[in-house]
Amino acid sequence: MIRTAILGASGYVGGELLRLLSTHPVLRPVRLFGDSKAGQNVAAVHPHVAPAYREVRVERFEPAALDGIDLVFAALPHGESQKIAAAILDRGIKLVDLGADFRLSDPAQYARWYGEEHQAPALLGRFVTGIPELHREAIRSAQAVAAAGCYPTAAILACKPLVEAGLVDPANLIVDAASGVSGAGRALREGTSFNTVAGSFAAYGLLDHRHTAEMEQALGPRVLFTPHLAPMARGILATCYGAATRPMQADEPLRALRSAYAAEPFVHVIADPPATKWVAGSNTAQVTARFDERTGRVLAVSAIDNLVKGAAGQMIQCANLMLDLEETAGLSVCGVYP
Ligand SMILES: NC(=O)C1=CN([C@@H]2O[C@H](COP(=O)(O)OP(=O)(O)OC[C@H]3O[C@@H](n4cnc5c(N)ncnc54)[C@H](OP(=O)(O)O)[C@@H]3O)[C@@H](O)[C@H]2O)C=CC1
Ligand SMILES: CC(=O)N[C@@H](CCC(=O)OP(=O)(O)O)C(=O)O
Repeated sequence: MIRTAILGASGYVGGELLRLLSTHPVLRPVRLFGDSKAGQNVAAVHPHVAPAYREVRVERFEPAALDGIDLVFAALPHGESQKIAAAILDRGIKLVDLGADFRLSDPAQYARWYGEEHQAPALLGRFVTGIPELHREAIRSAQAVAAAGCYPTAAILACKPLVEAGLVDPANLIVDAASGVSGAGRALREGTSFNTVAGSFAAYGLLDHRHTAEMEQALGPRVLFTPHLAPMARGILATCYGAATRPMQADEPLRALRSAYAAEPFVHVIADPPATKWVAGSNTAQVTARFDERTGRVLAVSAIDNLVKGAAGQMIQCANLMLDLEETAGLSVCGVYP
């Protein structure tokens, strides 16, 4: 048994970690930390999780509570993990962080997109980007991993092989992506309330969404990213457009994706356009791509579950690698359908 702790256990990602870890062969979440829900039992906070965890109490975090813990999953609001990462790492504990704190390697970029100075810039170099399909070997030997954001995971998985194969111009990418409402977290807000979202579909964050920086760090110097809020609980659909570098056969981008992901358990390259429902609850990304001769553009589309491949599943996939476990342990590739 490998003892883990969850920071942010009372949030949506924390609940998804508990759901997925309930079928993991060796990872056991033994300490669960929250903030306003500290003192409550998991049964009150996450009524959907397995009986084994229902009577566990959510605690307020203090570093001493990490004694005997092998790995910490942190799913905290942005800015929180940079306050406590040193206390975790100095104890020799492995850390998979899902907040944005350690995703951007350049602290100036963090300040630019998050509007405040980074509080632990010296630690940035210790974090490896947590997209296993792109950074597998570095993750295996890392003590600290910064799991990618949900929108960036969807866009990067669709576009990275096309950029690397030289099929699209990395200086001119457009990403339109729609997210389910759980992507906004559990806090109650007017903008994500039922009456705002049901029967509606809206763009937001025009020209300045912070995930642009993560996409540019991975893909190239210019990404125009527009997020949308879709009236569904979970899922992200990213539709990406790049200027083709040359004429090509219509299926050449699809073949590039197939070649890049042939051995990947969680990235499924398909000919048809993917749907969020096909990946719901699974750690799968479904991706497709085409060249459009008429406009000279390459089109790539990906679907993930924001709470799984975009969050808790990706965190567990990274932890499996860091702990030399089977990479797929505790993770499903089948969506919940219909
Ligand atoms: N939801 C998603 O699809 C994705 C989320 N992420 C990122 O993961 C992180 C967690 O997201 P999500 O679970 O949706 O968020 P939630 O808002 O649902 O949960 C936040 C969690 O953090 C805890 N918390 C809040 N403030 C503090 C604080 N000051 N100190 C310690 N703990 C605190 C909350 O505790 P309590 O409830 O007890 O107050 C809760 O457990 C965020 O950084 C988010 O951006 C990344 C990818 C996808
Ligand atoms: C629908 C919705 O509001 N989504 C969130 C992004 C999801 C998220 O959690 O952001 P990180 O991956 O950076 O942690 C947003 O646009 O702010």
